[in-house]
Amino acid sequence: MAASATPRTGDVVTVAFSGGLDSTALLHAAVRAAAGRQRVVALHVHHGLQPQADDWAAHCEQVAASLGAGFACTRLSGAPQRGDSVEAWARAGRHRALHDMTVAAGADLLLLAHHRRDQAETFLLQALRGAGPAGLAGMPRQQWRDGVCWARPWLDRPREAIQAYAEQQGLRWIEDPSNADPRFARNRLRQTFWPAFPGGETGLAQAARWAREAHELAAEIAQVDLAVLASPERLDLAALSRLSPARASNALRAWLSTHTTPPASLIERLLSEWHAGATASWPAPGGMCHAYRDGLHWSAEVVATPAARPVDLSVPGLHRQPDWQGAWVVEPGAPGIAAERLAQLTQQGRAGGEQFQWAPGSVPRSLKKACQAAGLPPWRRAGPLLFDVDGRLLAVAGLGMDARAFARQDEPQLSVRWLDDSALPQSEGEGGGPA
Ligand SMILES: Nc1ncnc2c1ncn2[C@@H]1O[C@H](COP(=O)(O)OP(=O)(O)OP(=O)(O)O)[C@@H](O)[C@H]1O
Repeated sequence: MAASATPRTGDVVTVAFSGGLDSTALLHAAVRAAAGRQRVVALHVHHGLQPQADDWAAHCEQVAASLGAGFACTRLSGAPQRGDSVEAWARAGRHRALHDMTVAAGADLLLLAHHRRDQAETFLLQALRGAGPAGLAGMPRQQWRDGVCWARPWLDRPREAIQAYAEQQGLRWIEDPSNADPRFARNRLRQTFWPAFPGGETGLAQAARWAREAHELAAEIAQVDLAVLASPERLDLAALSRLSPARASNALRAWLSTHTTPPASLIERLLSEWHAGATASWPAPGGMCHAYRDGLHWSAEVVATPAARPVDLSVPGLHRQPDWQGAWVVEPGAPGIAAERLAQLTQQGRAGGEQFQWAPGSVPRSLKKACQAAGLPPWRRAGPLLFDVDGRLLAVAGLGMDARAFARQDEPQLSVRWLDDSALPQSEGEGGGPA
């Protein structure tokens, strides 16, 4: 059997190598397929959880050398916190280590030895947790994460074929005793399900493929709907409520997923509790959802109002303010503020009693009234505010510049506006496939 995924770029391919049957066979097949044209590096993660782990790392290094592959190993530091799942801790650490070792090896392709039965088990475990199509879709065949392509070339291969290959090639592998430990759900499944349904793998893997297709289709429909109904800051709830229930929950889930991992109960509550004109809030992991003027908004959890601090906005560009989860955008243009006034600013939260003036010639009014008039929702009224060295208000996040701060027309000037993080370009995100 040959590895069916070939590297996209680069001269180095890495293989996630536990030393077990499957990854030993994959390492062997990858070295064969590379045929000296590419360097193959075996990557081992030492979880530090079992007494045999040192021996396994030594075994892996020796096997890699005997196959003509390079070898790298990372020992995970720390330990799971009390109450944390050992599996989840090991998995997260393994992912980080495999990513970092792949990058350090100069590769962008990482091969994992998951096969059809692993996929079938993932499907069943997800179903037992009540997962929707995204979870039931199981592991993707390949997925880019932070510049590394995680590929599973044997995801459609039956386990028996891999075992036959390993035996035929006379390979040696490790049997991990924890694979028999019934405290882990996957092991219990292996011990009870496969003896009862020995041919079940094919159907379950096929069901996972259907789920993937359904998931991808739902994501496409959500994109089409959100292009009409939403911006990163606001989802039109009135228009959402006119969609069919399934389509509305699909679009809502997709919009919320850009801010949080929405539990099914949140989607249900939002759709059933909201009615036209309602102002309401719903707690969610990491923040709050707010219905305001028939739009849904997200606010990330703010532990406390950030402390006042000096900022310099005299140079055009994007000035990120992580403590306020947003950024000032400074651009040449009128109306604006004289650049030298922007060099020594104090950024702080609303203290109460501030006055804001919309336009030259209009009357300054309380910040609260100005926010109401601008339709700035209550949870976005905390700030930040910018004051000059003389303590005069220059700009307010969400409202813009105070007209009293405008420079004369013939003066060089910079315009200042605020953007929340949700409206800023995102850096490349992590995908979700389990490994
Ligand atoms: N400690 C590890 N170091 C490096 N890669 C690992 C490690 N554990 C798992 N992997 C990768 O993830 C895949 C799936 O992990 P899983 O725990 O199902 O496999 P395993 O039983 O440890 O070993 P194998 O799949 O090689 O028989 C492995 O085939 C391997 O590619």
